[in-house]
Amino acid sequence: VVGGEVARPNSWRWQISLQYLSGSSYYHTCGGTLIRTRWVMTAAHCVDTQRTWRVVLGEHDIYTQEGTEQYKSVSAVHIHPQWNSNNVAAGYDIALLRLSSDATLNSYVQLAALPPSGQILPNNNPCYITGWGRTQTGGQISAKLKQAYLPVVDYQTCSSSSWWGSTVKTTMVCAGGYNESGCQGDSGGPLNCQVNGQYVVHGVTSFVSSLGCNTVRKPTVFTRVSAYISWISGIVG
Ligand SMILES: CC(C)[C@H](NC(=O)C(F)(F)F)C(=O)N[C@@H](C)C(=O)Nc1ccc(C(F)(F)F)cc1
Repeated sequence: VVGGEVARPNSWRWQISLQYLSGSSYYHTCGGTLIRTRWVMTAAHCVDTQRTWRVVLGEHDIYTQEGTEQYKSVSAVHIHPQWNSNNVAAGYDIALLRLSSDATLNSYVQLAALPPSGQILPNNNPCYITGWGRTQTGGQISAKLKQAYLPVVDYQTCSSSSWWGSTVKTTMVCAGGYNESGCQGDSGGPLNCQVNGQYVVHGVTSFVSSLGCNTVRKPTVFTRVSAYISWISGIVG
């Protein structure tokens, strides 16, 4: 996350850290969202390589044990059938991870609310991106979970020629501040949007400009969760 601030610990209780095993250590690679006690939603681009994954729930500082963490291995990876790793612009950048055991819900770990199928948020709807991704273009990932205010940029604006043009599809959500954005390592994490006073996860962090994370008129682009509710329900029940 470029800009924004360190989140109050465990204030985004459905945020998870997706980590892969390398040698004898696990490394943060993506974010994700706990949507059932046994299921995590993330980006397809995070899991389209064969690795040993683990999901960390109740995480704040990825480099220290704070006693609030739950560590879960992944028993199955369901990548959207139409995902094409050579074409992030086509969309379908969404995947579901089945955990090897149920998460324990508590004051540090909770389920996210998902939107109703087809719901489109208005321009400037208040949202926050959260994640441990790079804090500057080309910089380091963040030790502590960060958040940044990222209001919705509607499709009409986001798909206009000086913005993302035809790269952005109606199955995506754009959200951007002036100097705030997602960045590498935030992939797969939630776009948390306020709807009737409640936070609802409307996006899965998908891509930013290859010119830089917080490039002007290239807001962060998310998979629009409300476009995939029937696919999600078909898998998680
Ligand atoms: C695509 C992800 C692996 C990567 N995602 C992120 O960094 C994320 F955190 F925003 F999710 C990304 O955007 N990386 C930049 C460097 C990138 O490659 N952007 C990119 C954007 C659009 C397109 C296009 F236009 F082809 F679709 C291609 C690449």
